[in-house]
Amino acid sequence: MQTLLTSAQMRKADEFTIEHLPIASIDLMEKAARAFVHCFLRNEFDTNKSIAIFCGKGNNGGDGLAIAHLLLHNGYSNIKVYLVNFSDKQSLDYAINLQRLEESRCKKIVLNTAADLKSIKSDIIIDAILGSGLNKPLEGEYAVLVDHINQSKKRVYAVDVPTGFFAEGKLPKEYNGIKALKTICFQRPKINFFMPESALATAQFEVVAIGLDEAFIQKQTADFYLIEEDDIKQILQPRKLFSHKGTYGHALIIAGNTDTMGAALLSAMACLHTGAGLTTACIPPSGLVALNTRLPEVMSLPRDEYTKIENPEKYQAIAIGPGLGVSNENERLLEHLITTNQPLIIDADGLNILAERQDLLSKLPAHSLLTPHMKEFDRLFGAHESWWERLQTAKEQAVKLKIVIVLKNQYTFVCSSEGKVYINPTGNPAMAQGGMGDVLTGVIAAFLAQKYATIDAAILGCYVHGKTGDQLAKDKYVVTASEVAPGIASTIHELM
Ligand SMILES: NC(=O)C1=CN([C@@H]2O[C@H](COP(=O)(O)OP(=O)(O)OC[C@H]3O[C@@H](n4cnc5c(N)ncnc54)[C@H](OP(=O)(O)O)[C@@H]3O)[C@@H](O)[C@H]2O)[C@@H](O)CC1
Ligand SMILES: Nc1ncnc2c1ncn2[C@@H]1O[C@H](COP(=O)(O)OP(=O)(O)O)[C@@H](O)[C@H]1O
Repeated sequence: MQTLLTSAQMRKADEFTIEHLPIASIDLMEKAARAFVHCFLRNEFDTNKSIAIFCGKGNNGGDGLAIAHLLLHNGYSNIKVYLVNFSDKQSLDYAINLQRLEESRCKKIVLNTAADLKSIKSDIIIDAILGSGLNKPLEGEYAVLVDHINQSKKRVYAVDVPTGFFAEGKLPKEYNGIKALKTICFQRPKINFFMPESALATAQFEVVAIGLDEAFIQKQTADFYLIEEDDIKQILQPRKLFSHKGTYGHALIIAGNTDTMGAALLSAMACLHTGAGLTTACIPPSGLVALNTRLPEVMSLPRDEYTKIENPEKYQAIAIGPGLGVSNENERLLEHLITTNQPLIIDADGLNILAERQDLLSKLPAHSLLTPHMKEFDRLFGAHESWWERLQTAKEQAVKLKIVIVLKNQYTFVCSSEGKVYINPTGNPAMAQGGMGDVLTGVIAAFLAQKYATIDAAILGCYVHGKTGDQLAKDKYVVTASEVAPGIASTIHELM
């Protein structure tokens, strides 16, 4: 797992590195600039293009000056450096790099006000105005300048973080910062890059190492962790010699309704392909033919208004919700299951029922797992203005209710009952199609049936689900849930 630090913690890592490694602050800035340029040159390789670099007077601007120098050495000759002179203060390393640049062939233009900037003719813009030192929303000259840059519609590369974008914390409703094509950020992604609101600030981001002390960073107490493939490889267990179906648990998927039987099929299919020893689908009798035809390996438990799950303890995982429908009978069924104290995976209509029956929330068996998307989450826990606030609620509720909350999105947030948030990096917009969440529920149920801890089942489930979608999307515009479900087995196999 990569520990994700706040800007204040990153500053400490910066100081620690300078103090404990034989590297001076200005050399660290040089390394950062080199890392930026290395990445930039992989994206832009036509040295005939002209570049405008906007530099503030802090360390972000200092990076910009060093980048100008390095780009000159890499064959770019048409570089204009705009010195954004809206503040009296300047950082020491900025001053040193300005001195170094004095002797170079770069054209330097001082902007004392935003109006000093006429039209921007350069092909590419590098934004090094304000970085992680941002401490208030942009206003005045900064806001006007940034608006001018955005209006130019040029390709903008941001250094570390787009000017005006807060690296962490609640984002303002209206974003008035730089709209970058790409942000090349240092050592760790900013936590807010994982929030959907960041799409306004940067279309992509790439993280480059700049030589900060990794051991120090990893040791910091943090709330956010980025899941890496190595973590998955460590958690996954191979299937054992002499094992049999009983070794891998029995999963019960309570799902489907007359119009939404597909949800039950998708969930059960994903459960099969993720390796549960036995899978039973609890579906209305109208779905039995479809189930037997499509998924002959799956057993059925016909569901009617009197259904109670006898001996729930015989299942190692019980998932309820995909395509279930909201009705009094289903509400009774969910309530009954909750009172059996067996950990549950609750998705879709299971969550919608909970939203109507808030009294059940506090009764959820420990180690249960909720898998809401944004709307289901807000129905459960109230409307949220921003993803940062939504995530804070998810963290708090997971701790309070002693459960795991899987808050789904492009980057899914897995919130543990210990107050940690694990961010899943896999998945892509080709997966944005109905039924994808049903598959995830089946995948997580199968991992739980195989006796992985709840948090591990959630982390594994999100990762392999997204990774399967990523593999399929390599040569497809869209991938369907029916394709992802059977693809899970190959993904797990490749990871082992
Ligand atoms: N370890 C690392 O990660 C490394 C980081 N490095 C680089 O350093 C960058 C951080 O640099 P930094 O700390 O000097 O802050 P930076 O963003 O340049 O801001 C400067 C000043 O702007 C001001 N200000 C803030 N908000 C404002 C607003 N809305 N409107 C107007 N003014 C505003 C505020 O001044 P104040 O308001 O406090 O007077 C602030 O102090 C980082 O992004 C990366 O590029 C690398 O070089 C090496 C390793
Ligand atoms: N743009 C995307 N990038 C990554 N994953 C996505 C994207 N869109 C959807 N997904 C994944 O697909 C699933 C969708 O879940 P959900 O909205 O509950 O679907 P449904 O209810 O239709 O089954 C989630 O796991 C989500 O992370």
